[in-house]
Amino acid sequence: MADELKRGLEGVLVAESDLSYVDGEVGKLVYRGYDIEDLARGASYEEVLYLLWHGSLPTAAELDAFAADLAAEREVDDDVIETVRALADAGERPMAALRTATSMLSAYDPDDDESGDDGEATLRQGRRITAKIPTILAAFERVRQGEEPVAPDPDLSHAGNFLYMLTGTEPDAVSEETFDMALTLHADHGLNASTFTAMVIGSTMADVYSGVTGGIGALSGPLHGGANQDVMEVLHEIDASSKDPVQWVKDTRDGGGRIPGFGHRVYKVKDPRAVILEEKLRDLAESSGDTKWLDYTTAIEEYLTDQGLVEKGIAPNVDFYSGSVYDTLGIPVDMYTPIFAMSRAGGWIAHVAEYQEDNRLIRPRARYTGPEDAEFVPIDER
Ligand SMILES: CC(=O)SCCNC(=O)CCNC(=O)[C@H](O)C(C)(C)COP(=O)(O)OP(=O)(O)OC[C@H]1O[C@@H](n2cnc3c(N)ncnc32)[C@H](O)[C@@H]1OP(=O)(O)O
Ligand SMILES: O=C([O-])CC(=O)C(=O)O
Repeated sequence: MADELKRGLEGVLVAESDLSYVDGEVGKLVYRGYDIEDLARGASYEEVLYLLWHGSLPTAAELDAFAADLAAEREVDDDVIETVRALADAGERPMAALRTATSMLSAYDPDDDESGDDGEATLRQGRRITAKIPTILAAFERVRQGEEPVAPDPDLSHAGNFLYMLTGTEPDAVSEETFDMALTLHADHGLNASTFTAMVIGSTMADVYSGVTGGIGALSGPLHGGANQDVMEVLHEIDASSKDPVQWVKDTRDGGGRIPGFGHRVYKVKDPRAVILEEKLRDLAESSGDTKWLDYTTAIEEYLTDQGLVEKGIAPNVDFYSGSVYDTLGIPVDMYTPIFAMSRAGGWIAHVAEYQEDNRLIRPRARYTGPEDAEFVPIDER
Protein backbone atom coordinates (compact mmCIF):
# COMPACT_ATOMS: atom_id res chain seq x y z
CA MET A 1 0.00 0.00 0.00
CA ALA A 2 2.76 2.41 0.98
CA ASP A 3 4.35 1.90 -2.42
CA GLU A 4 1.16 2.37 -4.43
CA LEU A 5 1.83 4.97 -7.08
CA LYS A 6 -0.84 7.69 -7.49
CA ARG A 7 0.08 9.53 -10.68
CA GLY A 8 -0.87 13.16 -10.39
CA LEU A 9 -1.77 12.49 -6.72
CA GLU A 10 -5.28 11.61 -7.94
CA GLY A 11 -7.65 11.14 -5.00
CA VAL A 12 -4.86 11.38 -2.41
CA LEU A 13 -5.84 13.13 0.84
CA VAL A 14 -2.95 15.25 2.09
CA ALA A 15 -4.58 17.70 4.50
CA GLU A 16 -7.72 18.65 6.36
CA SER A 17 -9.35 21.94 5.42
CA ASP A 18 -12.46 23.89 6.48
CA LEU A 19 -12.29 26.12 3.43
CA SER A 20 -14.03 24.56 0.45
CA TYR A 21 -15.48 21.25 -0.65
CA VAL A 22 -15.94 19.97 -4.18
CA ASP A 23 -18.40 17.12 -4.70
CA GLY A 24 -17.43 15.95 -8.15
CA GLU A 25 -20.16 13.34 -8.44
CA VAL A 26 -23.12 15.70 -8.07
CA GLY A 27 -21.43 18.94 -9.15
CA LYS A 28 -21.49 20.84 -5.89
CA LEU A 29 -19.07 23.43 -4.53
CA VAL A 30 -19.24 24.98 -1.08
CA TYR A 31 -17.08 27.57 0.70
CA ARG A 32 -17.18 26.86 4.45
CA GLY A 33 -20.52 25.09 4.00
CA TYR A 34 -22.20 27.78 1.86
CA ASP A 35 -23.33 26.70 -1.57
CA ILE A 36 -21.53 28.53 -4.39
CA GLU A 37 -24.86 29.35 -6.01
CA ASP A 38 -26.01 31.27 -2.91
CA LEU A 39 -22.67 33.05 -2.58
CA ALA A 40 -22.46 33.93 -6.29
CA ARG A 41 -25.94 35.43 -6.24
CA GLY A 42 -25.98 36.90 -2.74
CA ALA A 43 -22.47 37.73 -1.53
CA SER A 44 -19.85 40.19 -2.76
CA TYR A 45 -16.25 39.08 -3.33
CA GLU A 46 -15.26 41.02 -0.20
CA GLU A 47 -17.77 38.98 1.84
CA VAL A 48 -16.33 35.79 0.39
CA LEU A 49 -12.80 36.87 1.27
CA TYR A 50 -13.91 37.59 4.83
CA LEU A 51 -15.58 34.19 4.98
CA LEU A 52 -12.48 32.39 3.75
CA TRP A 53 -9.97 34.33 5.85
CA HIS A 54 -11.96 34.77 9.07
CA GLY A 55 -14.20 31.72 9.21
CA SER A 56 -17.71 33.19 9.08
CA LEU A 57 -19.80 35.58 7.01
CA PRO A 58 -19.32 39.17 8.22
CA THR A 59 -21.99 41.38 9.75
CA ALA A 60 -22.63 44.62 7.87
CA ALA A 61 -20.31 46.52 10.23
CA GLU A 62 -17.58 43.89 9.94
CA LEU A 63 -17.87 43.95 6.15
CA ASP A 64 -17.65 47.76 6.00
CA ALA A 65 -14.48 47.76 8.09
CA PHE A 66 -12.97 44.84 6.18
CA ALA A 67 -13.75 46.33 2.75
CA ALA A 68 -12.34 49.72 3.82
CA ASP A 69 -9.12 48.09 5.08
CA LEU A 70 -8.78 46.18 1.81
CA ALA A 71 -9.48 49.25 -0.33
CA ALA A 72 -6.92 51.26 1.67
CA GLU A 73 -4.18 48.88 0.46
CA ARG A 74 -4.77 49.29 -3.28
CA GLU A 75 -1.98 51.75 -4.03
CA VAL A 76 1.20 50.16 -5.35
CA ASP A 77 4.69 51.60 -4.92
CA ASP A 78 5.95 53.63 -7.91
CA ASP A 79 8.89 51.24 -8.34
CA VAL A 80 6.45 48.38 -8.94
CA ILE A 81 4.52 50.46 -11.48
CA GLU A 82 7.81 51.26 -13.23
CA THR A 83 8.59 47.55 -13.40
CA VAL A 84 5.11 46.89 -14.76
CA ARG A 85 5.80 49.50 -17.46
CA ALA A 86 9.11 47.85 -18.32
CA LEU A 87 7.46 44.44 -18.54
CA ALA A 88 4.66 45.78 -20.75
CA ASP A 89 7.20 47.51 -23.01
CA ALA A 90 9.16 44.25 -23.28
CA GLY A 91 5.99 42.50 -24.48
CA GLU A 92 5.77 40.25 -21.42
CA ARG A 93 2.63 38.07 -21.11
CA PRO A 94 0.22 39.37 -18.47
CA MET A 95 0.44 36.25 -16.25
CA ALA A 96 4.23 36.42 -16.26
CA ALA A 97 4.15 40.16 -15.57
CA LEU A 98 1.77 39.53 -12.67
CA ARG A 99 4.05 36.80 -11.30
CA THR A 100 7.06 39.13 -11.37
CA ALA A 101 5.27 42.17 -9.96
CA THR A 102 3.57 40.18 -7.17
CA SER A 103 6.92 38.84 -6.08
CA MET A 104 8.32 42.38 -6.10
CA LEU A 105 5.54 43.66 -3.83
CA SER A 106 7.13 41.96 -0.84
CA ALA A 107 10.01 44.47 -0.93
CA TYR A 108 7.54 47.21 0.06
CA ASP A 109 5.50 45.29 2.65
CA PRO A 110 5.70 46.89 6.09
CA ASP A 111 5.33 43.52 7.84
CA ASP A 112 8.81 42.19 8.04
CA ASP A 113 7.65 38.59 8.20
CA GLU A 114 9.90 36.35 6.21
CA SER A 115 8.37 33.16 7.54
CA GLY A 116 4.80 32.01 7.93
CA ASP A 117 5.15 31.81 11.74
CA ASP A 118 2.83 34.70 12.45
CA GLY A 119 -0.67 33.92 11.13
CA GLU A 120 -1.88 37.50 11.69
CA ALA A 121 1.01 38.87 9.64
CA THR A 122 0.26 36.35 6.90
CA LEU A 123 -3.30 37.65 6.67
CA ARG A 124 -2.17 41.27 6.68
CA GLN A 125 0.27 40.53 3.88
CA GLY A 126 -2.45 38.53 2.11
CA ARG A 127 -4.78 41.52 2.31
CA ARG A 128 -2.14 43.73 0.70
CA ILE A 129 -1.45 41.22 -2.07
CA THR A 130 -5.16 40.81 -2.81
CA ALA A 131 -5.74 44.57 -2.85
CA LYS A 132 -2.73 45.30 -5.08
CA ILE A 133 -3.06 42.59 -7.75
CA PRO A 134 -5.92 44.44 -9.53
CA THR A 135 -3.84 47.65 -9.52
CA ILE A 136 -0.91 45.82 -11.12
CA LEU A 137 -3.07 44.17 -13.76
CA ALA A 138 -4.98 47.30 -14.70
CA ALA A 139 -1.74 49.32 -14.90
CA PHE A 140 -0.16 46.66 -17.12
CA GLU A 141 -3.10 46.73 -19.50
CA ARG A 142 -3.27 50.55 -19.61
CA VAL A 143 0.45 50.87 -20.32
CA ARG A 144 0.21 48.23 -23.04
CA GLN A 145 -2.51 50.31 -24.65
CA GLY A 146 -0.31 53.41 -24.52
CA GLU A 147 -2.39 54.94 -21.68
CA GLU A 148 -1.39 56.08 -18.21
CA PRO A 149 -2.39 53.89 -15.24
CA VAL A 150 -5.53 55.03 -13.39
CA ALA A 151 -5.17 55.43 -9.62
CA PRO A 152 -7.44 53.18 -7.54
CA ASP A 153 -10.63 54.64 -6.10
CA PRO A 154 -11.11 53.49 -2.47
CA ASP A 155 -14.83 54.26 -2.66
CA LEU A 156 -15.46 51.55 -5.25
CA SER A 157 -15.86 47.83 -4.62
CA HIS A 158 -13.02 45.41 -5.41
CA ALA A 159 -14.76 44.43 -8.67
CA GLY A 160 -15.90 47.95 -9.58
CA ASN A 161 -12.52 49.50 -8.88
CA PHE A 162 -10.72 47.00 -11.14
CA LEU A 163 -13.03 47.77 -14.07
CA TYR A 164 -12.62 51.48 -13.33
CA MET A 165 -8.80 51.26 -13.31
CA LEU A 166 -8.90 49.24 -16.53
CA THR A 167 -11.09 51.64 -18.50
CA GLY A 168 -10.88 54.96 -16.64
CA THR A 169 -14.67 54.98 -16.37
CA GLU A 170 -16.84 53.79 -13.49
CA PRO A 171 -18.58 50.58 -14.56
CA ASP A 172 -22.36 50.33 -14.81
CA ALA A 173 -24.16 48.23 -12.21
CA VAL A 174 -24.57 45.17 -14.46
CA SER A 175 -20.85 45.04 -15.34
CA GLU A 176 -19.79 45.47 -11.72
CA GLU A 177 -22.21 42.82 -10.49
CA THR A 178 -21.20 40.41 -13.28
CA PHE A 179 -17.51 40.80 -12.55
CA ASP A 180 -18.04 40.52 -8.81
CA MET A 181 -19.90 37.25 -9.37
CA ALA A 182 -17.03 35.93 -11.49
CA LEU A 183 -14.58 36.79 -8.70
CA THR A 184 -16.71 34.96 -6.14
CA LEU A 185 -16.96 31.88 -8.38
CA HIS A 186 -13.17 31.63 -8.80
CA ALA A 187 -12.10 32.34 -5.21
CA ASP A 188 -11.46 28.81 -3.96
CA HIS A 189 -11.63 25.21 -5.12
CA GLY A 190 -10.12 22.69 -2.75
CA LEU A 191 -6.61 21.49 -3.46
CA ASN A 192 -6.42 22.39 -7.13
CA ALA A 193 -2.91 22.52 -8.63
CA SER A 194 -2.22 26.20 -7.91
CA THR A 195 -3.56 26.06 -4.35
CA PHE A 196 -1.55 22.92 -3.71
CA THR A 197 1.52 24.70 -5.09
CA ALA A 198 0.96 27.60 -2.69
CA MET A 199 0.47 25.12 0.17
CA VAL A 200 3.63 23.17 -0.64
CA ILE A 201 5.56 26.44 -0.57
CA GLY A 202 3.78 27.47 2.65
CA SER A 203 4.57 24.10 4.20
CA THR A 204 8.26 25.04 4.27
CA MET A 205 7.08 28.01 6.40
CA ALA A 206 8.04 30.36 3.58
CA ASP A 207 6.14 33.67 3.48
CA VAL A 208 2.80 34.12 1.72
CA TYR A 209 4.33 36.19 -1.12
CA SER A 210 6.26 33.09 -2.14
CA GLY A 211 3.10 30.98 -2.01
CA VAL A 212 1.05 33.41 -4.12
CA THR A 213 3.86 33.89 -6.63
CA GLY A 214 4.10 30.11 -7.02
CA GLY A 215 0.32 29.85 -7.28
CA ILE A 216 0.30 32.33 -10.17
CA GLY A 217 2.88 30.22 -12.00
CA ALA A 218 0.87 27.03 -11.53
CA LEU A 219 -2.41 28.68 -12.54
CA SER A 220 -0.97 29.96 -15.81
CA GLY A 221 -0.74 26.53 -17.47
CA PRO A 222 -3.26 25.40 -20.13
CA LEU A 223 -4.37 22.39 -18.06
CA HIS A 224 -5.43 24.76 -15.27
CA GLY A 225 -6.40 28.46 -15.32
CA GLY A 226 -4.81 29.08 -18.70
CA ALA A 227 -7.71 27.18 -20.28
CA ASN A 228 -10.07 30.19 -20.04
CA GLN A 229 -7.89 32.10 -22.50
CA ASP A 230 -7.60 29.03 -24.75
CA VAL A 231 -11.40 28.67 -24.90
CA MET A 232 -11.80 32.26 -26.06
CA GLU A 233 -9.03 31.88 -28.61
CA VAL A 234 -10.89 28.86 -30.01
CA LEU A 235 -14.12 30.87 -30.22
CA HIS A 236 -12.28 33.67 -32.05
CA GLU A 237 -10.63 31.15 -34.37
CA ILE A 238 -14.02 29.64 -35.20
CA ASP A 239 -15.40 33.10 -35.82
CA ALA A 240 -12.51 34.21 -38.01
CA SER A 241 -12.59 31.04 -40.13
CA SER A 242 -16.41 31.01 -40.36
CA LYS A 243 -16.08 27.33 -39.46
CA ASP A 244 -19.00 25.54 -37.86
CA PRO A 245 -18.06 25.17 -34.15
CA VAL A 246 -18.97 21.49 -34.30
CA GLN A 247 -16.61 21.02 -37.24
CA TRP A 248 -13.83 22.64 -35.21
CA VAL A 249 -14.46 20.15 -32.39
CA LYS A 250 -14.51 17.19 -34.81
CA ASP A 251 -11.25 18.29 -36.43
CA THR A 252 -9.59 18.82 -33.04
CA ARG A 253 -10.69 15.42 -31.75
CA ASP A 254 -9.66 13.72 -35.01
CA GLY A 255 -6.23 15.28 -34.55
CA GLY A 256 -6.04 13.87 -31.00
CA GLY A 257 -6.42 17.31 -29.40
CA ARG A 258 -8.29 18.22 -26.25
CA ILE A 259 -11.17 20.64 -26.04
CA PRO A 260 -10.21 23.47 -23.69
CA GLY A 261 -12.78 24.15 -20.99
CA PHE A 262 -13.84 20.48 -20.85
CA GLY A 263 -12.80 17.82 -18.35
CA HIS A 264 -11.83 18.03 -14.73
CA ARG A 265 -9.91 15.96 -12.22
CA VAL A 266 -12.73 16.05 -9.68
CA TYR A 267 -16.00 16.88 -11.47
CA LYS A 268 -17.58 13.99 -13.28
CA VAL A 269 -20.54 16.20 -14.22
CA LYS A 270 -20.84 19.82 -15.36
CA ASP A 271 -19.00 22.19 -13.03
CA PRO A 272 -21.58 24.17 -10.99
CA ARG A 273 -19.63 27.36 -11.72
CA ALA A 274 -20.02 26.70 -15.45
CA VAL A 275 -23.78 26.35 -14.91
CA ILE A 276 -23.92 29.77 -13.22
CA LEU A 277 -21.65 31.46 -15.78
CA GLU A 278 -23.62 29.98 -18.67
CA GLU A 279 -26.81 31.41 -17.20
CA LYS A 280 -25.12 34.79 -16.79
CA LEU A 281 -23.89 34.66 -20.39
CA ARG A 282 -27.42 33.84 -21.56
CA ASP A 283 -28.82 36.86 -19.67
CA LEU A 284 -26.15 39.17 -21.05
CA ALA A 285 -26.52 37.84 -24.59
CA GLU A 286 -30.29 38.20 -24.48
CA SER A 287 -30.16 41.74 -23.18
CA SER A 288 -27.53 42.86 -25.73
CA GLY A 289 -28.94 40.83 -28.62
CA ASP A 290 -25.43 39.51 -29.38
CA THR A 291 -25.63 35.74 -28.97
CA LYS A 292 -22.55 34.71 -30.98
CA TRP A 293 -20.39 33.28 -28.17
CA LEU A 294 -23.42 31.72 -26.54
CA ASP A 295 -24.36 30.07 -29.85
CA TYR A 296 -20.85 28.65 -30.34
CA THR A 297 -20.42 27.40 -26.79
CA THR A 298 -23.89 25.87 -26.75
CA ALA A 299 -23.24 24.11 -30.08
CA ILE A 300 -19.96 22.66 -28.75
CA GLU A 301 -21.51 21.51 -25.48
CA GLU A 302 -24.51 19.95 -27.24
CA TYR A 303 -22.29 18.12 -29.70
CA LEU A 304 -19.99 16.72 -27.00
CA THR A 305 -23.04 15.71 -24.97
CA ASP A 306 -24.46 13.85 -28.01
CA GLN A 307 -21.07 12.17 -28.48
CA GLY A 308 -21.30 10.78 -24.93
CA LEU A 309 -18.26 12.73 -23.69
CA VAL A 310 -20.15 14.62 -21.03
CA GLU A 311 -21.62 11.36 -19.76
CA LYS A 312 -18.07 9.99 -19.54
CA GLY A 313 -17.23 12.88 -17.21
CA ILE A 314 -15.61 15.20 -19.73
CA ALA A 315 -18.03 18.04 -19.10
CA PRO A 316 -17.74 21.85 -19.22
CA ASN A 317 -15.59 23.30 -16.44
CA VAL A 318 -15.48 26.87 -15.11
CA ASP A 319 -13.14 27.96 -17.90
CA PHE A 320 -15.61 27.11 -20.66
CA TYR A 321 -17.98 30.01 -20.05
CA SER A 322 -15.95 32.60 -18.13
CA GLY A 323 -14.20 34.08 -21.17
CA SER A 324 -17.44 34.77 -23.03
CA VAL A 325 -18.68 36.63 -19.96
CA TYR A 326 -15.44 38.68 -19.70
CA ASP A 327 -15.73 39.50 -23.40
CA THR A 328 -19.05 41.25 -22.74
CA LEU A 329 -17.15 43.44 -20.23
CA GLY A 330 -14.60 44.38 -22.92
CA ILE A 331 -11.72 42.64 -21.14
CA PRO A 332 -8.84 41.53 -23.43
CA VAL A 333 -8.46 37.77 -23.88
CA ASP A 334 -4.99 37.46 -22.36
CA MET A 335 -6.23 39.10 -19.16
CA TYR A 336 -8.66 36.25 -18.43
CA THR A 337 -6.18 34.04 -16.59
CA PRO A 338 -4.73 36.98 -14.62
CA ILE A 339 -8.30 37.81 -13.56
CA PHE A 340 -8.62 34.22 -12.34
CA ALA A 341 -5.42 34.78 -10.31
CA MET A 342 -6.82 38.05 -8.95
CA SER A 343 -9.71 36.12 -7.45
CA ARG A 344 -7.90 32.89 -6.53
CA ALA A 345 -5.24 34.82 -4.59
CA GLY A 346 -7.89 34.96 -1.83
CA GLY A 347 -8.08 31.17 -1.76
CA TRP A 348 -4.31 30.66 -1.92
CA ILE A 349 -3.83 32.99 1.05
CA ALA A 350 -6.58 31.27 3.04
CA HIS A 351 -5.07 27.82 2.43
CA VAL A 352 -1.52 28.90 3.25
CA ALA A 353 -2.69 30.54 6.50
CA GLU A 354 -4.84 27.54 7.44
CA TYR A 355 -2.14 24.99 6.68
CA GLN A 356 0.61 26.87 8.49
CA GLU A 357 -1.48 26.92 11.67
CA ASP A 358 -0.90 23.19 12.02
CA ASN A 359 2.00 22.77 9.63
CA ARG A 360 3.74 19.68 8.44
CA LEU A 361 6.29 19.86 5.61
CA ILE A 362 4.80 18.44 2.40
CA ARG A 363 7.27 16.02 0.96
CA PRO A 364 6.04 13.04 -1.08
CA ARG A 365 8.39 10.75 -2.91
CA ALA A 366 8.86 9.24 -6.34
CA ARG A 367 9.36 5.58 -7.18
CA TYR A 368 12.95 5.49 -8.35
CA THR A 369 13.24 4.03 -11.86
CA GLY A 370 16.79 5.11 -12.71
CA PRO A 371 19.88 2.90 -12.95
CA GLU A 372 21.44 1.29 -9.89
CA ASP A 373 25.10 0.79 -9.04
CA ALA A 374 26.35 2.92 -11.93
CA GLU A 375 30.12 3.03 -11.96
CA PHE A 376 31.47 6.58 -11.79
CA VAL A 377 33.99 7.47 -14.48
CA PRO A 378 36.06 10.65 -13.95
CA ILE A 379 35.43 13.37 -16.55
CA ASP A 380 38.77 13.06 -18.33
CA GLU A 381 38.14 9.34 -18.88
CA ARG A 382 34.62 9.70 -20.38
C1 LIG B 1 -9.83 25.86 -13.48
C2 LIG B 1 -9.37 24.57 -13.97
O1 LIG B 1 -8.24 24.21 -13.80
S1 LIG B 1 -10.50 23.58 -14.72
C3 LIG B 1 -9.55 22.64 -15.91
C4 LIG B 1 -9.08 23.52 -17.02
N1 LIG B 1 -8.34 22.77 -18.06
C5 LIG B 1 -8.88 22.48 -19.25
O2 LIG B 1 -10.02 22.81 -19.54
C6 LIG B 1 -7.97 21.78 -20.23
C7 LIG B 1 -8.66 20.60 -20.88
N2 LIG B 1 -8.89 19.56 -19.92
C8 LIG B 1 -7.90 18.65 -19.58
O3 LIG B 1 -6.80 18.64 -20.13
C9 LIG B 1 -8.22 17.63 -18.49
O4 LIG B 1 -9.59 17.37 -18.46
C10 LIG B 1 -7.73 18.03 -17.09
C11 LIG B 1 -6.22 18.29 -17.14
C12 LIG B 1 -8.41 19.30 -16.64
C13 LIG B 1 -8.03 16.93 -16.09
O5 LIG B 1 -7.31 15.87 -16.48
P1 LIG B 1 -7.10 14.47 -15.70
O6 LIG B 1 -7.97 14.32 -14.56
O7 LIG B 1 -5.65 14.33 -15.45
O8 LIG B 1 -7.57 13.50 -16.82
P2 LIG B 1 -6.67 12.86 -17.94
O9 LIG B 1 -5.77 13.87 -18.56
O10 LIG B 1 -6.05 11.64 -17.37
O11 LIG B 1 -7.80 12.50 -19.01
C14 LIG B 1 -8.66 11.36 -18.85
C15 LIG B 1 -9.25 11.04 -20.21
O12 LIG B 1 -10.14 12.07 -20.61
C16 LIG B 1 -9.72 12.65 -21.83
N3 LIG B 1 -9.92 14.10 -21.72
C17 LIG B 1 -9.78 14.84 -20.60
N4 LIG B 1 -10.05 16.12 -20.88
C18 LIG B 1 -10.35 16.19 -22.20
C19 LIG B 1 -10.70 17.25 -23.07
N5 LIG B 1 -10.77 18.51 -22.63
N6 LIG B 1 -10.95 16.98 -24.37
C20 LIG B 1 -10.88 15.71 -24.82
N7 LIG B 1 -10.55 14.65 -24.03
C21 LIG B 1 -10.28 14.89 -22.74
C22 LIG B 1 -8.24 12.31 -21.94
O13 LIG B 1 -7.82 12.32 -23.28
C23 LIG B 1 -8.20 10.95 -21.32
O14 LIG B 1 -8.69 10.01 -22.26
P3 LIG B 1 -8.05 8.54 -22.37
O15 LIG B 1 -8.29 7.91 -21.02
O16 LIG B 1 -8.80 7.92 -23.49
O17 LIG B 1 -6.61 8.77 -22.64
O1 LIG C 1 -9.98 22.06 -8.91
C1 LIG C 1 -9.27 21.97 -9.91
O2 LIG C 1 -8.50 21.00 -10.13
C2 LIG C 1 -9.27 23.01 -10.95
C3 LIG C 1 -10.37 24.01 -10.76
O3 LIG C 1 -11.49 23.82 -11.18
C4 LIG C 1 -10.06 25.23 -10.03
O4 LIG C 1 -8.94 25.39 -9.55
O5 LIG C 1 -10.95 26.10 -9.91
